[in-house]
Amino acid sequence: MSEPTLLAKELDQADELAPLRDRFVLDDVVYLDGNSLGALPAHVPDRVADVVRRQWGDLRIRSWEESGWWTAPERIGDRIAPLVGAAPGQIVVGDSTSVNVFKALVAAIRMADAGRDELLVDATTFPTDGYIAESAARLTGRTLRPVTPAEVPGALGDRTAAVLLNHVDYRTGRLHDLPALTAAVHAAGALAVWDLCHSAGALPVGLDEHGVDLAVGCTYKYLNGGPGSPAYLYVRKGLQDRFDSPLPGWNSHAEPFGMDPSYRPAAGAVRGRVGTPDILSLLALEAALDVWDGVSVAAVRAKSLALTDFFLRCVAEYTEPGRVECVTPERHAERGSQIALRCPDAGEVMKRLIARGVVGDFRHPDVLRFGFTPLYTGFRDVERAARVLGEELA
Ligand SMILES: Cc1ncc(COP(=O)(O)O)c(C=O)c1O
Ligand SMILES: Nc1c(O)cccc1C(=O)C[C@H](N)C(=O)O
Repeated sequence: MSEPTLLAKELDQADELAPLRDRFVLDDVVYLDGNSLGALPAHVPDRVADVVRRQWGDLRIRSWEESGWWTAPERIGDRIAPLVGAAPGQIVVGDSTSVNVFKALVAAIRMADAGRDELLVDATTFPTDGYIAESAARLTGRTLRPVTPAEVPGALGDRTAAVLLNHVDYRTGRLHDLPALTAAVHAAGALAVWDLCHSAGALPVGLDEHGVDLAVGCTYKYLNGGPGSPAYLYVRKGLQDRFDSPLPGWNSHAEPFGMDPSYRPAAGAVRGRVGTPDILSLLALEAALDVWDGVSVAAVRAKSLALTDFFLRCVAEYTEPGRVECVTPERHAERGSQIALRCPDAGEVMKRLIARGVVGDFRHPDVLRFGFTPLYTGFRDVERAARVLGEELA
């Protein structure tokens, strides 16, 4: 056996999270696309079948109360809370990340001093955040200033109302310094809004500890909630009374069944709700979150770094020098749970990898992206992926 193969075996044997793989439905494919769509937890189909057959089929309308449907958005928010370092009562689940970016940004602008007329957005962001930020700025009469996260400290000033940043960059896998950037935003008197799509479930976030104002994230990546599973919105406790939603639907009314023609917001995280929740997806997510029982985010982070370190080592071993350029930072403090490799023929290379059972993804124009979900990815998977990659690049 080659040295990386032996090492992979040893690392798998020493991996305390390895048994968690059995909590998922997986096959012989090396699945390195959990940063786009997480794998299916094995118990979810039966739980969803129960929601459909019994809760919907038998109980019908009674389920809003008896099956806890009505309170699911905040109940499931409280399940996500410990994974992102938030105390209960600050997260509500529902709608898409895009919609929650809109709620968070407009609410942040409304909470900022009226004279602050600029909204900063990560210039390298996943496009939907940029589009929504542009619209939020236009609707509120603010100017949108796209800047890279590194440029944020220099761009902040007394004109800044709010800043929208990504914790981990979707393309490069770079982890941004959430504590330092949040502190800089606060020092300038502005509000910090973070998109956690690529960090929640992969590494510690520390929302409360670092005083983040608002945050959003999806649940279909490292939280394995399923395709299109609802996103979440975090509103820091101290801001909740001032959170003025731009989408004040009846579900966030203080008395939703009072059918009052005028809007009066509910207290707490519920204020982030809009309309009727997407119960089937929401309850599939709730079931999926069971895989986290007894799992520490710190252990997940340690394994994530070990996986990405090992992948880089194997790529160096199996790939001709200079054939790919790693665009993910070497430093652990700057690395999320993915490795992005640049090469001119990335699109074609990824198609060949997928055909050979190594599933990552291609991001325009020249990035091979590999996401490592510590709950179900092993070191032998990593070695195999790097070996097949080396063969396809040769
Ligand atoms: C950083 C980031 N924000 C937002 C989204 C998408 O949001 P939505 O679920 O609304 O499509 C993604 C991925 O799809 C993402 O990577
Ligand atoms: N949300 C997705 C979808 O509906 C289809 C395909 C991919 C996605 C993704 O999540 C992409 C992902 N946010 C990314 O980082 O590229």
